Amino acid sequence: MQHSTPQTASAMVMSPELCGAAIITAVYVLLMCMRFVWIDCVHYQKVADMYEKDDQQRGRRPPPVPPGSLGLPYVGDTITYLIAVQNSDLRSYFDKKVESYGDIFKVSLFGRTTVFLDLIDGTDFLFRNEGQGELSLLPSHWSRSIRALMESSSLPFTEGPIHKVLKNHWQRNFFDVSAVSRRVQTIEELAVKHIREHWPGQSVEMASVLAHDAISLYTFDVVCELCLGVKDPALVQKLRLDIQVYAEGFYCLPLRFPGSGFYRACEAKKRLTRMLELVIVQRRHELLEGRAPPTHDFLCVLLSQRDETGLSSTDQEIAAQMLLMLFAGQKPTADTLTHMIELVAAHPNAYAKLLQEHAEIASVKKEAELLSKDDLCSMRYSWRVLQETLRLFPVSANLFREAATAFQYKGFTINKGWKVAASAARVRSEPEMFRDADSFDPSRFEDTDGGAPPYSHFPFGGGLRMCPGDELAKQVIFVFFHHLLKNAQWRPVEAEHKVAPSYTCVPSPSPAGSLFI
Ligand code: HEM
Repeated sequence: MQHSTPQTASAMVMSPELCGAAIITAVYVLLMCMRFVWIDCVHYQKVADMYEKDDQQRGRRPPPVPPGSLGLPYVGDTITYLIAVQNSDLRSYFDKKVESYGDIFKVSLFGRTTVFLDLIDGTDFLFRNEGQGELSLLPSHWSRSIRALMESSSLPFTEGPIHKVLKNHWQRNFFDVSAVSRRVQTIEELAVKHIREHWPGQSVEMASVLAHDAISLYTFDVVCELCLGVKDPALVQKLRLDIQVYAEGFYCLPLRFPGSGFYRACEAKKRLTRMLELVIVQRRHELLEGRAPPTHDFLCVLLSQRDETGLSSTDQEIAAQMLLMLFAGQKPTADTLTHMIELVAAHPNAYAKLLQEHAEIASVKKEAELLSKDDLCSMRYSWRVLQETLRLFPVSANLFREAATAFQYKGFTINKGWKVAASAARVRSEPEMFRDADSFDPSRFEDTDGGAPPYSHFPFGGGLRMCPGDELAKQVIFVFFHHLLKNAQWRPVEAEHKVAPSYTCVPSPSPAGSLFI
C-alpha cells in the first residue's frame, strides 16, 4: 500500500492567486476560440456568398429560396393563420409577413411549405402556369381528409388533358352563358316558390327569417334540379342532410372510428353514393329510351360524354362528379347571397339603387312573365353589388397550387412539392388597388363593369382551374334578388345584426350563425 507524502498533498491544493490566474487563462482561451469560430463563420459565409454569387452568375447554383420562417415542424404557422382566418383578420397576418420578409415569403401551413407570391404579378403567374410546359403548377389539395373523401376521378383532382376535356364538355353543354340562360326558367320558378314559402311578404309585419338557412334550401333545390334532375322533396332532403355531414368531414382529422366527424362523413358518402347511383341508373335508361335529351340536366351531360375510344364514364366516376356538384354548386352561392342581403340591408343607398334597377325591369313585364337573358344582362348595378360582396367576402381567401418541378420566380427558387399561393384576402384590402378598401362601395366597379385592376379581383379563381359555375351562380343570385326585392323589404333584426359576418370554417368561410332578418 502506498501513502501520499506530505509534499504530494500540498502540491494538490492551489493558492487563490494561482486559481484566479487559471480562471482568467481559461476565459481568455475560450474567448479566443469563440473569436476564431466567429471570424471563421463570417468569413465562411462571405466566401460562400461569393461562390454562390459566382455560381449564380455562371448559372450553376439556383438562387435562394424566398425568405420566411417555417416555425415548428408540422405546426409551423398553421395556428396563427387559422386564428387570423377565424377573426377575419388575414390582413394583419399578411401585413406582418410582408413587413418582415417582403412581398414574396414562405411559411409552413398544414405541414407544407407554402410560398405566398407578390400581388398582381404573382396571381398572373399562378393562373398562367398551370400545366404549362416544364414549369408546371398542379392543383393543390390540402388535407388528407379531403383526399380521402373525394374520388381521384372528381374534377379538382384530374390534371392535364383529362381535366381539359372534361371541363370543355361541361362548359359547352351546361355552364356557358347560353346553356345557363336556357335554365333560367327553372331557376326562377324555384326562386318564386321559395320566397313564397319561406320568406314572409310585405303583408306580414315584423316577421323574421333565418336568411342563411332559407337561402341554403333554395340553392340546394336549384342544384338538385339542374344538376341531378331530382325534384322529389324527400330525396332532396336526404341528400341535403347527408351532404352537410359529408362536407363537415373535410375539416375533421382523418380518424376513422365510430362517432368521429370523419367517420360520419365517410358513412354519409356511402349513403350519398348509393342514392346517386340509383338516380344515374334511372337516367341512363331514360336517355337510352329517348325520354330525356342529352343536355336535360348536368347528369345527362355527363352520361352523354364519350372519350376518344367511344367509352362513357362509369357510374362510380359520374357519382363522384355529382357529389362534387352537390357541395361546390350550393354552399358558395348560398354564402355569397347571404352576405349580399346583409350588406344591402346595412347600406340604404345601395338598397335604393337595387330597388330602382329591379323595379325598372319589372315595370315592362306582363303579369307572371319570366325574366329573359336580356333582363339578366341589364342588372348592371346588381353585378357591381355582387362583385363588391365577393371582394369583401371572397369564397376562397387564398388560392393554392403545387410546384410540379423546382422553378425560379423573381430571383427565388421554389422547390418541387411546395405550395404556391395567390391571396385574395391580401389584395382586397390593398389601398393601392381599392380606395377606402374596408368600405362597401359597389361604385368602385363602375368604370368598365370590371373596374378593378387586372388580377386584383378574382372571386371565381382563374386559369385552367377557374370556377365553371360562375355564370350559373350569378343567375341564381340575381333571379332570387329580383323576386326578393319585388316581394319583401328586409332589415337585420337588431340584436342579431353583425355588419361584418364572422367566419366559421376554413378554407371556405360561411356566415356565422344564420343571418336573422
Ligand atoms: C358565388 C358562387 C361561387 C364562387 C364564389 C365560386 C368560387 C370558386 C373558386 C374560387 C374556385 C377555385 C378556382 C381556382 O382554384 O382558381 C372554384 C372552383 C370550382 N367551382 Fe365554384 N364558385 C361558386 C359557385 C359554383 C357553382 C354554382 C358551381 C357548380 C354548380 C361551382 C363549381 C366549381 C367547381 C367544379 C370547381 C373546381 C374547378 C376545377 O377544379 O377545375 N362553383 N369555385
